[in-house]
Amino acid sequence: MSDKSIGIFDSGVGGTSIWKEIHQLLPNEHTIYLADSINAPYGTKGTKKITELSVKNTEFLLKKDCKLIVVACNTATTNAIDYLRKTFDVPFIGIEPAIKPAALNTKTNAVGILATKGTLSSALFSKTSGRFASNIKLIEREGTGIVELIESGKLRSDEMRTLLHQYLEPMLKAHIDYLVLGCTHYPYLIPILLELLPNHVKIIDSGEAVARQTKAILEKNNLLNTAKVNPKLEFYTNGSVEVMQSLLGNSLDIDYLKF
Ligand SMILES: N[C@H](CCC(=O)O)C(=O)O
Repeated sequence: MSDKSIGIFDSGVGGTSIWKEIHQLLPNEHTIYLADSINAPYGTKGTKKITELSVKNTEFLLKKDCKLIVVACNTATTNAIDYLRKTFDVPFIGIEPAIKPAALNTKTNAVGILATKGTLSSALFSKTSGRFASNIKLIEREGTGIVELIESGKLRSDEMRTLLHQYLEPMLKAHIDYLVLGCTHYPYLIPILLELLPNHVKIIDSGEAVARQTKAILEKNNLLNTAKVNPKLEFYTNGSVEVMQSLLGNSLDIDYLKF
């Protein structure tokens, strides 16, 4: 049993989509979320820079005595998680695009994946796609510009619809029946994607799986918080508090903090 916090970080506000899944599954846990929005997007940076920023984020959360770190960012996971695991003595949970379930279930043998350049060009991504998707057509598109629009509060904008339309077009031409969201900012696009995609295309993201894995690793290490307390929910950002608030809503008792 441990009443220390779960630490969660992302390049910005996107990882709050993962935080929601974790909080829903583990409502007793104290959490500290770190949005490094000033350095977003990570997806256009190289592995060295992404690793450097991930180390800085981890150090921030460890100074706050977190018991486990969730890397709520596909780009940071695919580029830096091996280094983090080797460097810090704390359990890490990462997130990767959910290619496996899409590849196993596709009927058209064509799966679309929308992710950042940093994720799609990573060694971990090519290993995973080689392993699970070698027999299917994988239509990869970099979601250039999407993270920037979300970070600047333009989630529901004409610019966003234009970008998404452009990225989905080649996927629809290839008759995909699954779209894998390979960036934690993208679950916030689901209402718009549902309007743009035909009904038979299913959208998959990895949020729930990450929450389940977080629970399993806490259990395994005897770190679950079994006390029935009101959890402390702290959200640190070096970007806009308003944008973060707009994604999380007002119903939760959240402390928003600048760093
Ligand atoms: N939310 C991130 C990072 C996007 C970015 O900063 O480019 C991800 O899952 O990849």
